[in-house]
Amino acid sequence: MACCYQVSLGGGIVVVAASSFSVNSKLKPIPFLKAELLKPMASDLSPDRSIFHDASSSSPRRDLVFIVNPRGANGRTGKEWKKLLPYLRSRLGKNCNICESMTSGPYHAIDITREAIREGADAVVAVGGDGTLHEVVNGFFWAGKPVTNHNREATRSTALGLIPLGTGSDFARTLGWKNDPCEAINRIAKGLRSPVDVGVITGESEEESHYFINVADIHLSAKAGYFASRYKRFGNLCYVIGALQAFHGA
Ligand SMILES: Nc1ncnc2c1ncn2[C@@H]1O[C@H](COP(=O)(O)OP(=O)(O)OP(=O)(O)O)[C@@H](O)[C@H]1O
Repeated sequence: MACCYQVSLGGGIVVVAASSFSVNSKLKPIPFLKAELLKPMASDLSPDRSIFHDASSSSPRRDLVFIVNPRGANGRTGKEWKKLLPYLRSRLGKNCNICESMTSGPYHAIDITREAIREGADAVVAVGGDGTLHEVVNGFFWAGKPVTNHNREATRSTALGLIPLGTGSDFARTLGWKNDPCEAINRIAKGLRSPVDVGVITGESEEESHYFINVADIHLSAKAGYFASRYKRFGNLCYVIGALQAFHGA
């Protein structure tokens, strides 16, 4: 009998149809669904490599693409972003071309990210919560492979950045970052790169792959995230309400 399972991918929700399904703590292969860890999103992401060149050198300016979800955190992301822009320009504008791109709805961040990488952006920075970060991470891949720059002579890959301005911003917390956008800009200004693992849940075809950088949940926890998305207006409390609703309906 075919059943539907809810799988939460670092903030987003997808529904996966499966004929049978079992779960174990090691996420071992299960029919239609498996998770595995990839190595860094790009092979040259080594620690302590600057994404910017020295301002005093004659190197070209770097291109940074900021993907902003204006509706994140119940609209707070868009408002905060506007206030943040002068600081961002003052910290980064000397060395970088700053490109701002607002998302128009769910999944738009995936397309913008792919385009930015193909055009050779030095970094794509997610501005919003875990859902926006999740979409940007998925934009780094297409049909099961990393998206690459059109310019085959390019020596550096695109880096991923984050300005956490969402409701939960769980990934930033996991890394021990404060939910402070100015601090995030200062981190970006330093321009250091670190490798990061990315997990993938594969479907029957490469197109069905879903990538996650933070956490992948199934069943109760995934349902809690799903219900929480209905109560974002209550801030972090939405996760408590979502968990109670999931538990009640489990
Ligand atoms: N313009 C838009 N209008 C409505 N929804 C959007 C728009 N742009 C993006 N989204 C969707 O909003 C979802 C939630 O956004 P985001 O994660 O940035 O904020 P959040 O849910 O408040 O934060 P968190 O996930 O950290 O709790 C994203 O998964 C995305 O699909």
